[in-house]
Amino acid sequence: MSTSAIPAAAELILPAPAKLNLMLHILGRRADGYHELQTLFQFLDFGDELGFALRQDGQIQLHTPIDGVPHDSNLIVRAARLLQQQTGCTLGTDIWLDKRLPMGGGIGGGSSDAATTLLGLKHLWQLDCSEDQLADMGLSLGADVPVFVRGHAAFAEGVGEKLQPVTLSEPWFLVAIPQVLVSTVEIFSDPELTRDTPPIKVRSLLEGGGHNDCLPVVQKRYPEVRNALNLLNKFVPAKLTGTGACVFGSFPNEDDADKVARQLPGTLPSFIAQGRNISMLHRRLGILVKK
Ligand SMILES: C[C@](O)(CO)[C@H](O)COP(=O)(O)OP(=O)(O)OC[C@H]1O[C@@H](n2ccc(N)nc2=O)[C@H](O)[C@@H]1O
Ligand SMILES: Nc1ncnc2c1ncn2[C@@H]1O[C@H](COP(=O)(O)OP(=O)(O)OP(=O)(O)O)[C@@H](O)[C@H]1O
Repeated sequence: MSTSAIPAAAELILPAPAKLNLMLHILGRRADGYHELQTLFQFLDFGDELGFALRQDGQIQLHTPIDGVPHDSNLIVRAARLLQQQTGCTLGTDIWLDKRLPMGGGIGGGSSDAATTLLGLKHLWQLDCSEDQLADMGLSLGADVPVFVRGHAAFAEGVGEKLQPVTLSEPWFLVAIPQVLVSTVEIFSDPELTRDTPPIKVRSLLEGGGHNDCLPVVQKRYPEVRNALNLLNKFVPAKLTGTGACVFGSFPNEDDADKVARQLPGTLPSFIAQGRNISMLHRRLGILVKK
C-alpha cells in the first residue's frame, strides 16, 4: 500500500478501512428523528490511511485538508479533540490523511477515519481508556463509528450501535462508485422511505439475505446510482451499501471480480477488495501491541 501522502515525520501509520452494509432494514423512527435499523457490517481490505506524530503543545493539526470540509469539522479533528476532552490528555498531534475512499459513498470513510483517530491516539498518547469508552465517544461522532472502533464484522441494531459480532464468509467485492454524493440526511428524511420492516433474528438472516430499504428512495433521487445498479446487475446481483452512492456485487475470487470490472464503462469507476471479519486497523494494532 502506498504511503505517498504521509511524510516520514509520521510516527504511526494506520489504515481506516471501508465497510459495506450487506443488508439494511429500517424498523422505525425514534422521537429524535434517528432511525432504528438492522444491518450487517463487513469490512473491506481497502481504505484510507492516516499518519500521526506526537506534539507536546496540545495542538491538533490535520495537514491534509479535504475539499469542502473545514479543518475543525473534519471527523478526524473532532475525534482527536473529543478524546483530549474526555481523558484530560494535554498532548497533541500532527495528522496526515491519504484519502482513497469516495465521500458520501456509503462505505463509511469519515466514520472509519474517526475510529482510526480514536484508536491511533489512544496508542500514541498511551491512554488508559477502554474500548467501550472509545465506542461511546465514537457514537457521539456518528452512528457508524462504533463498528469501526470494535473492528469485528457485526449485526447491528439500534441506530447502529448495538453490535453483535458475526463471522461471515469473506468473498471478493467489486464496488462501483457512481459519480454523485448521496446525502444520508436527505435519504433518511424522505417521506417515501420504508420505515416499518419487521425485525428479524440474526439466526434467520442467511448470508446474502436481507435487502436495503434505502434502495427505492436512492434510485428515485439519484439516476447515477440507478444506472450503476443496472450496469452491474448485468453480471452479478447488485446491492446498495448504506444510503449509497456505492453499489457492489460479490464474487468467489478476485479474478471473477476483475473480469466484470473490466467490462464496466470508464464513466463508472470501481475498486475490488476482499470482505474482512476483522478490520485491517485491528490487525495492525494487534501487531503493534504484541511488539
Ligand atoms: C446509513 C448508515 O451508513 C448505515 O450503516 C448509517 O446508519 C449512517 O451512519 P453515519 O453516516 O455515521 O450517520 P450519522 O452521521 O450519525 O447521521 C447522519 C444523518 O443520518 C440520519 N440517520 C443516521 C443513522 C440512523 N440510524 N438514523 C438516521 O436517521 C440522521 O438524519 C443523521 O443526522
Ligand atoms: N475525514 C472525513 N472523511 C470524509 N468525510 C468527512 C470527513 N470528515 C467530515 N466529513 C464529512 O462527512 C460527510 C460523509 O462522509 P463519508 O465519506 O463518511 O460518507 P459515507 O461514506 O456516506 O458515510 P456512511 O456510510 O457512514 O453514511 C462528507 O460529505 C463530509 O462532509
